[in-house]
Amino acid sequence: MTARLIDGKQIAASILADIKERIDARESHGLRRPNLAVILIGDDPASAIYVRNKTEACRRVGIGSVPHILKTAPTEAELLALITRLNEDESIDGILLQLPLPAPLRPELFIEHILPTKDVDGFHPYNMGRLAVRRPALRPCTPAGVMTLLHHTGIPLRGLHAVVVGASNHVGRPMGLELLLAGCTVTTCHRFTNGLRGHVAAADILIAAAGKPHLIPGDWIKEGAIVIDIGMNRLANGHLVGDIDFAEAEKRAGWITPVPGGVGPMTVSTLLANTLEAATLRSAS
Ligand SMILES: NC(=O)C1=CN([C@@H]2O[C@H](COP(=O)(O)OP(=O)(O)OC[C@H]3O[C@@H](n4cnc5c(N)ncnc54)[C@H](OP(=O)(O)O)[C@@H]3O)[C@@H](O)[C@H]2O)C=CC1
Ligand SMILES: Nc1nc(=O)c2c([nH]1)NC[C@@H]1CN(c3ccc(C(=O)N[C@@H](CCC(=O)O)C(=O)O)cc3)C=[N+]21
Ligand SMILES: [Mg+2]
Repeated sequence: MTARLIDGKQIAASILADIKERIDARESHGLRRPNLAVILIGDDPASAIYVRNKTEACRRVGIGSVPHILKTAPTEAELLALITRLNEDESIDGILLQLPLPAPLRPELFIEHILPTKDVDGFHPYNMGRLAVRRPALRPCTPAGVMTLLHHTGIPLRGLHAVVVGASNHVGRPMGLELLLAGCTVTTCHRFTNGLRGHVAAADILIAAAGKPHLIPGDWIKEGAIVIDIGMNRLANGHLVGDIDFAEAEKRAGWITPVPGGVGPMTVSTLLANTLEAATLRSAS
């Protein structure tokens, strides 16, 4: 069997086209375009890719992108003050604080300072809690984007065994919640999991989000499984690869996402959808 490719780039493009139409329709009703503030501190390579791609996507759909690029790390008080200012700024609909932050800044402190209604990352405990009780508000972008990819296969998800490798606050854990809400039986693996191979082999849906290149050899994968690779790893030769050995996995999987061109573009399109959603809720209130 050769897997069918799940084309995240194309699915994301159609979502962006839809967002653009809705923003144009708002404008014809006299509503201003949505504005997204992005705070970038330091030089994390994955953040740099994300900032570049979302700035371009914002331009395409007509969302205003308001960068705050800090060359030197702010103090805790300075960063809190910047977020307060953006919280109070009526022209700002969404605030995204790029992670990771340079040490010693603690991300939780700042994430919890962002107004939940402007938290387009969906990382504030309010938004994470809403997801956990099945009343989602602003949802974490990467897991929500993965759900869109899964729905695009047309395969009913209820009852499938989903295995998530990685349990971080912002990716793996909310990914497990999304799958649970969709009716999957969910296993979440992490650093202390024994027998990773056995869990992977049992997965109807495999989601990799560990950030470890080549963590999952293709021959572990169950025949016909849906395989989603969230991992984004830059190799010494400059190539971008996921956590799964794609060439081998493709021979066994039923469906598979490429890296790049799979989950990454979905994170961007979901972020913009969240920003429009935040703007819509603001103009309604
Ligand atoms: N495509 C996209 O849109 C996005 C891609 N990413 C990428 O996804 C990956 C994960 O990101 P993020 O969640 O922030 O990373 P973190 O480093 O915060 O979390 C990684 C998780 O994987 C677990 N893990 C690490 N090594 C292993 C292992 N050998 N076996 C099993 N589990 C392991 C960790 O376990 P423990 O909890 O025990 O530490 C942790 O739960 C990265 O490559 C990142 O660049 C991230 C966001 C968006
Ligand atoms: N607060 C916060 N929220 C995040 O969601 C967040 C973050 N911080 N820090 C960094 C990680 C990483 N991340 C990416 C999203 C999209 C691509 C992306 O667009 N990838 C494309 C393009 C690759 C390329 O251009 O080379 C692809 O996979 O096809 C990459 C990386 C979001 N993250
Ligand atoms: Mg992380």
